[in-house]
Amino acid sequence: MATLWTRGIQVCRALPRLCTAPSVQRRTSVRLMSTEKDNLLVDVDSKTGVATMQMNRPPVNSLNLEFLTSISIALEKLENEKCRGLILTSDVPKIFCAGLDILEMYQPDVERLQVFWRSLQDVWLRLYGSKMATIAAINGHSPAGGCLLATCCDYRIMAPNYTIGLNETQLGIVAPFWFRDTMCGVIGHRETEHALTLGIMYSTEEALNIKLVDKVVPQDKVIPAAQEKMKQYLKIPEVARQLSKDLMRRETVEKLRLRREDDVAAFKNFAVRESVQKSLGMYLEMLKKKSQQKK
Ligand SMILES: CCCCCCCCC/C=C/C(=O)SCCNC(=O)CCNC(=O)[C@H](O)C(C)(C)COP(=O)(O)OP(=O)(O)OC[C@H]1O[C@@H](n2cnc3c(N)ncnc32)[C@H](O)[C@@H]1OP(=O)(O)O
Repeated sequence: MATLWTRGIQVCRALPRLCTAPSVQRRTSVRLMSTEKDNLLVDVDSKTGVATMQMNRPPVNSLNLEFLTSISIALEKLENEKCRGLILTSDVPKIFCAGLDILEMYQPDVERLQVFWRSLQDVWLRLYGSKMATIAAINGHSPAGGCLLATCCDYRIMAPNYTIGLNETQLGIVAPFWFRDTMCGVIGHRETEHALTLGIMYSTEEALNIKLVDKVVPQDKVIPAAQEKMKQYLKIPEVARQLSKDLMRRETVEKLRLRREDDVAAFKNFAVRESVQKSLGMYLEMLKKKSQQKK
């Protein structure tokens, strides 16, 4: 695994804007850096080839352009090095991922907005289409884009007393077709229609009932349970497992691959609408008030 990280650093050097600080190396792990701070910690178990990716962008792991790019680069490296499994989790207490950084969509720079959307597409294509066995260890709230990351994985384990769902309509925005397809693949057409139109955030227990998550375990058992489940995936002959996953997902992946630029244009045109900007502004205001009341 050592070469993985040497190459990783080279990738970072090729992108100085994204990776300005030197990476910290340990025998079996690496910390990837972004412009802001250490926001992604990837540990690879050199015996099993299983990577654990911890998101660490406080306060809520919201996905801005730089963070998405870090995730995308990390996924590419893990794939290139033929890692066999990935456990995706959070290092931020009580939050798995708050979804897209709303500030990227509110009063946006239109050029950056499009790059931002492409970077989200990249993450989705890499994670949903990954050859690795992927398990989401959902140790906190997981709205919208956070739910998308979790549903891209092959299996989901969640701690109690959190929420998960595609709540986009509550912000006055709409989940694009590939969010829908991902959700449909997990909970089916009817439940997805219900979830999307109402923007439902499910409690952990409700999510288990509709099979949005596969298993619920206490907070401190989420990662051990993911490691245990991973063993089951790794026992299956690699090519058979990968081809079966590909059989289930290829058409969905291809749909976005073929329509990427149309999807970017649709997103941009939607996001800059006055009514959408107004809704996002009001939602941000509501979040700010809620956060101030806590302080
Ligand atoms: C045709 C095609 C069309 C395409 C059309 C477009 C499709 C777009 C698809 C969109 C996908 C998305 O993911 S949209 C994103 C949806 N995400 C959400 O709705 C999550 C909103 N956040 C929350 O519910 C909560 O913050 C939650 C995650 C549960 C954590 O609650 P807490 O009480 O622990 O923390 P809070 O006090 O609320 O938040 C802490 C701070 O983080 C900020 N914050 C929270 N979530 C944030 C976020 N997503 N982006 C930015 N900032 C966020 C708050 O404002 C606070 O900032 P300060 O006041 O400065 O402290």
